Order: sequence, then structure tokens, then C-alpha cells
Amino acid sequence: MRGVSKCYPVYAQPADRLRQFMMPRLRRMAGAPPRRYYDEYWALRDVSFDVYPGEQLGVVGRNGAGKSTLLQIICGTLTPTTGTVDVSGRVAALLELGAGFNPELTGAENIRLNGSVLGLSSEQLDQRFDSIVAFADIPGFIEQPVKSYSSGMFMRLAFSVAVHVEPDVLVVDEALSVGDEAYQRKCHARIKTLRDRGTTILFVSHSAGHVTEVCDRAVLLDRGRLLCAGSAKDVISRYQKLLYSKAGSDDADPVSDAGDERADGRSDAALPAGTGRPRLDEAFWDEGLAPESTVVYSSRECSIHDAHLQSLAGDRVNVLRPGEEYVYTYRVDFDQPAAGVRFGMMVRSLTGVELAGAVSHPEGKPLEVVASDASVQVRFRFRNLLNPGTYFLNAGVVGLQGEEEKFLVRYMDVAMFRVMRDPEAISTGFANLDVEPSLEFL
Ligand SMILES: Nc1ncnc2c1ncn2[C@@H]1O[C@H](COP(=O)(O)OP(=O)(O)OP(=O)(O)O)[C@@H](O)[C@H]1O
Repeated sequence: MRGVSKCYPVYAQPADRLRQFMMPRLRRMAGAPPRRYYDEYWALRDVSFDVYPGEQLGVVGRNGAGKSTLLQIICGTLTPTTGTVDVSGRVAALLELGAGFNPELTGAENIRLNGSVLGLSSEQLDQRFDSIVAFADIPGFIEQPVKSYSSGMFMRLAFSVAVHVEPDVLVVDEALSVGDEAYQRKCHARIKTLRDRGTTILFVSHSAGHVTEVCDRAVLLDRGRLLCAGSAKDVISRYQKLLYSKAGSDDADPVSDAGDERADGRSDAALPAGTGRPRLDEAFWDEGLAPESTVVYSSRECSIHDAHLQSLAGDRVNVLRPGEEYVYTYRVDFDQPAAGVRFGMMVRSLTGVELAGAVSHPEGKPLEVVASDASVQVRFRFRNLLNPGTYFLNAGVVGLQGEEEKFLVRYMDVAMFRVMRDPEAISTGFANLDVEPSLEFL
């Protein structure tokens, strides 16, 4: 993208729009010089940067910085006033809720329409149709007109179509903040698959945490200008300075202007629902916390069952108090004898970052042999040092195959849990390091 600017006409009153349409022609016919009935608003000014194939680029900036305008220009749904954009390959975008969908048509009809607009042949559509419907997971609504959909259903369908067309470039604008955490996790997992296949991803987010987790590089826009481009970490640090800089300073407004960004860089979308004072006595089991992104790498040797968290009293829980002890447990049924066996666990963030893991035995001291037909109940007792947010659990069994240790079975995102908020807590980020701050006035 080179020297891209976008100017929107801004009319003081609706009638000016009509005047602008009629008057210049009439004035020209009358031999008078044309007059302008609008002000110019430059949403983008002289923006230039490159995105390389297979890269994951974060686009950040405060509200009104020009992020959506930029992405729409990249997708070709807006034309720049000046400058050029050169995009190679198939671009699928999730810019606004259900953009590209016809509200009068059913979900199924929109899949076909949208899929063919994005370049799928009718055979490809036939092959992928069931998979698109399954991924969207809106049972009972696929034959309904999309105008009857909730915004979450709209998004599920739009996301499903976008990822199934196997785009060369995927553009996502805050889309993942719609929907519950299980769905968001599923979307992040799918985005990772696309990324592993070499898809270039442009990801607009207000959440500095998400951008540093999932992006290689980032660009920071402010008031239509490109402030900086570089590694996600450096750009986010500049973005945070901008968010928390004093009113009236060079390119910054007050913190209150900072959209939905939180001081710890993680979006509120990742927090437990409810904005009032959190209650520490709330229920410890939330029926709605069921992962949608579970992936099983199965094998003939063994299978994992009933992975869940328990309190020390043995109650099944999925809403955890900060600082308390819990047990993560699952049962492994062996169908064949196995040697050199170790059991593992891993906690991952919503975006798939591995936060904390453990194994049952140290390397070199595994269970030497496990007999066929054995069942093992694996328990990992741990203290919850995670800060409020939603997390996902993996379970896995490794064993020796010949000389080499290999996964016998692996369950990704087999369970999920939430850590409730503690109004007294001072810790930010993912983990609580039990920091004790002290001050000394000098
Ligand atoms: N059609 C339009 N007509 C006039 N002004 C517009 C139009 N679309 C956007 N703008 C203005 O251009 C600026 C940039 O808008 P844009 O939506 O690109 O920002 P953004 O960074 O995506 O903001 P947000 O984070 O709030 O979504 C804003 O000030 C907005 O009011």
C-alpha cells in the first residue's frame, strides 16, 4: 500500500447532500463556477506499508483512527481517494457483521451466494457446504432468513464462510469479540490453522494483549496517519503510551478515549460477564462453559475420558477462585500395552497461547509399562495463580515408540474454565506473581 488517503465528504445537514448532487451541474449550466456543499474529512492520510505473504499483521489505533477504513480499502469495498493498494490472491473479510450477506435470503442461500462471490466453484461449494454449516453451529436457523439472526449467529455464519473459502488473505475486524469465549477460542484455533497453511492475516483489535499474542507485526494508526509499523511488541508499547498519555499531548487524547482497552492490555471480552462488583460467592459451575474447539488426536493405544476440574472437596467446578487449590483430572483407558508412559496437562489462553503445563513424571522416569485394559485416573493438583479470564485445558499421554517418546493420545481444548474476579486483586496480565508493592516518598 503506497500513499493511501481517504477523504469522506461531511455534510452539515442532509439537504446539503442533495445540493451537492444538483447544484454544481446547474451552476455549470449557468456558467457559474461550482461550489462545494460539504467539508472534507480525511480518515486516512498518506498511509504506506507492506504486508508479506503468510504474515499476521495487527492493526491498532484508538476509536476513529481509520482502521476500518484501511481494511475496507484493502478488501476493495472502498476506493482510496489517492494512493494505490496492491493485493494478490483471494481476500476474505470479516469487516462488519455479516457484510456481504443478503438479509432476505436464508443462511443456506447466503452460504452459496457469499461462497461464490469469494470465488468457490459450485462443486467446491457442494463439498464444503456441510462443513460450513457444522462450523457455524446455529442449529435450526440455517434455513431461516438471516434477518432473523442475532448478531452472534450472523457472525458465526460469516466467519464460517470466510474460513472455508481458504483465502490467501483473511481480514478480521474485531469480529472475534462477538460470541462467547468457547466460540472465540474455536475461531482463533481455525485462524491458526489458516496461518499454518500460509494465509496472510490482518487483524484489527482494540486489545493489545490479543495483538501481541497472535501477530508477528503491527501498524499503529492515529487520526488517519500511520504512527509506526514494526514488531507487534514495539508497536503495542507505543499504542499503550498513546492510550495512557496526557490529554492534549502531541497525538493523544485522554485515557477515557481509549475504547475498550484495559490497563493490562487484555480486552474485557476475555473477562467473566458482568461489570458490577464481582461476587466471590458466585456459583462454581457454569453450564455454559463448554469448549467448541476440542480436537482429538486419537490412537489405538489409549483414550482420555471425562477431563474436568474439581475442588479439593471433590466437587466438579469450572469457575475458579483466584489463589485456591484445585485438581485437574481425567481417566485414561489403555487398549494396548504401552511403555515409558507420562501424562500431561496444559492451560491455554483464548488465543491459544500455552500458559502453564505439567507432566506426571519427569523425563527419564516414566511409568515403565502399562498393561492393556488398564485404566488410570490422572490427577494434577495445582494452585490457581491465573488472573481473571477464560482458559482452556489440554490433556495428553506420551509413551515410547521404539526409542522415541511420542504422543499416544492428545486432546486439545478438552475442557474450559473461568477465573472469577477478585475486587481486591492488584495483579494484571495472565499470572499472579503475588507481587507486594511498596512505596517510599523521597
Ligand atoms: N462514511 C463516512 N463518512 C464520513 N466520515 C466517516 C465515514 N466512515 C468513517 N468516517 C470517519 O472516519 C474516521 C475513521 O473511521 P474508521 O471507522 O476507519 O475508524 P476505526 O479506527 O475503525 O474506529 P473504531 O475503532 O471506532 O471502529 C472516523 O472519524 C469516522 O467518523
